[in-house]
Amino acid sequence: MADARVPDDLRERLTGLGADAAARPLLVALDFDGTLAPLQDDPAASRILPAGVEVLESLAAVDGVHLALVSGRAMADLHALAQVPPGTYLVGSHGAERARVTQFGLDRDVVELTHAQADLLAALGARAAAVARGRDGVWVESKPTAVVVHTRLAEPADAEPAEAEAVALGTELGVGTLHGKDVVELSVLPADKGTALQALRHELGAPVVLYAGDDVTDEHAFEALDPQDVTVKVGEGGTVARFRVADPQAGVAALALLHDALTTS
Ligand SMILES: O=P(O)(O)OC[C@H]1O[C@H](O[C@H]2O[C@H](CO)[C@@H](O)[C@H](O)[C@H]2O)[C@H](O)[C@@H](O)[C@@H]1O
Repeated sequence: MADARVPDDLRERLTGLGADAAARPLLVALDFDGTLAPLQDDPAASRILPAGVEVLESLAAVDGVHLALVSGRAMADLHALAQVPPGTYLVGSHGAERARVTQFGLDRDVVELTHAQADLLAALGARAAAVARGRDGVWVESKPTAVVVHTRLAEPADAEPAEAEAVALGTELGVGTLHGKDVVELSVLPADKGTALQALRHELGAPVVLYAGDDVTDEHAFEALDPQDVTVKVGEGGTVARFRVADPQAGVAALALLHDALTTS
């Protein structure tokens, strides 16, 4: 029986993909937090849904399918949490970091900051810490190319001014600024998921990309993709994505349906 969590329009498109030999190689690219892993107060507590681990394993085994995670997470963090099979491409820090999972670990591109960028990152860290100071529930995450002001645990009276100050800090220092779900990311290596995803699809020669994501930062990917691509918004909120599912569980159900379509046609 059809899984009711997958809307009819998406089911139809995924079934069509299964029968479309011209859609190979197919790039299946997925956001991590809020898409494969339900959102958590503590980012270290995020875990990919068990059914997600299984379906990614199955999809990666299908001939003509490339699998990628495209995340704002720092690469080391993403790799530690991802539980994806060898061969999977990992795009971290919104595109500033790239790697491929191997049997033995990670084959990753080295990210080198110039002295000026390293100094700027240090300055950003200090200024972001000042934004968080004295505000309950506001804290700063450090990444190799960025700092992130987190506000998920804060009341609006602390979260709203902290986010506004973080955005203003990004403008003042002229760094890449992304405002996601309860986060403001300030990066010395400007990157976005759309640019990263299009670069990957061209490298792989993928005529069709399926991309699913939940956050406003995923809109860059949706916007950059082409009409034949399959864009799926996970959860509520405005989007330019063509399709929508209610939550990560429904997203994983859609991936299972895609697997069935690819292997039974
Ligand atoms: O592109 P994503 O894979 O969605 O990563 C984006 C950010 O994810 C993490 O923050 C988000 O998830 C946290 C855990 O569920 C949540 O607490 C936070 O509010 C979310 O914004 C991560 O901590 C960030 O570094 C990523 O950029």
